[in-house]
Amino acid sequence: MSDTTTDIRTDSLAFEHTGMVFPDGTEAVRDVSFTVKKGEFVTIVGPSGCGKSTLLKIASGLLEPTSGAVQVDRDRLGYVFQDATLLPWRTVKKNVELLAELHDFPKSERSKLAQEAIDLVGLKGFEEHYPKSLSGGMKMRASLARTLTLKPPVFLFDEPFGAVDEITREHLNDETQQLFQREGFAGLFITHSISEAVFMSTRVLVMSARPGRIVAEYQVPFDYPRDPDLRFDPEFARLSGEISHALRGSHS
Ligand SMILES: Nc1ncnc2c1ncn2[C@@H]1O[C@H](COP(=O)(O)OP(=O)(O)OP(=O)(O)O)[C@@H](O)[C@H]1O
Repeated sequence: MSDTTTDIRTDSLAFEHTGMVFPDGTEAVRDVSFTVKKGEFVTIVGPSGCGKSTLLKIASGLLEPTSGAVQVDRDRLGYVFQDATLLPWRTVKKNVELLAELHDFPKSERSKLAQEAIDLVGLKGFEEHYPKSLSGGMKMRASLARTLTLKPPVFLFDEPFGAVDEITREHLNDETQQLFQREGFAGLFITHSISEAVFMSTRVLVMSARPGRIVAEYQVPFDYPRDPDLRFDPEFARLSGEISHALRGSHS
């Protein structure tokens, strides 16, 4: 383990003056500090290439920060990507069991956890289907279910719903905020969609263009569970407008 990254027993995630300069000299993120506690769902929005994925990769241990530190328990860290990354030769049930299998959970427990997660994401009845027969939204649900089997205290989402149509995306947003409410994890979500950010989050962070820094922070005041019609609420529109304005300013 490096001296810049601490792997501790905690149900929160903390970036402490985290910076990343790649070996080719590209400075991706600079002096980023924020904490996501259990029961918080924090979303980062920012211009393309500002270092959002880099932050998640640092949190997960895929990348080592070149300055500052990250505090997180990596044993049961949840991580879903834009690509559902399902194995085409395994059924939905077997795909969902995969992480529990890699973590050496006993077979009967794996099966039980997978079935619970499949039910939670609304894929009941599709257990024996193969990925090729699933829609994009269903693949993402399977990917979410696979991560849910670990009951992760900290859950990272790297733009998971970017590749599905608008209506499916709204359904997945709705389901994700329900999962968040039920499971109570510390969530860190990345998106380019302000509406998605405001709908699901307790807090929205705006990053600047590269090198990415946190330039604005917004508390989202709405109670959970959030009704899909919240998107038409004047306060929702006002907050989205404010974030959009900050985001436009962050490009310079
Ligand atoms: N291994 C690497 N070596 C050099 N530069 C890199 C490497 N990985 C990423 N970068 C650069 O670091 C910057 C941040 O990349 P990152 O993928 O974190 O941005 P992002 O905000 O997630 O982008 P997007 O919104 O387009 O997905 C980009 O300029 C990218 O080209």
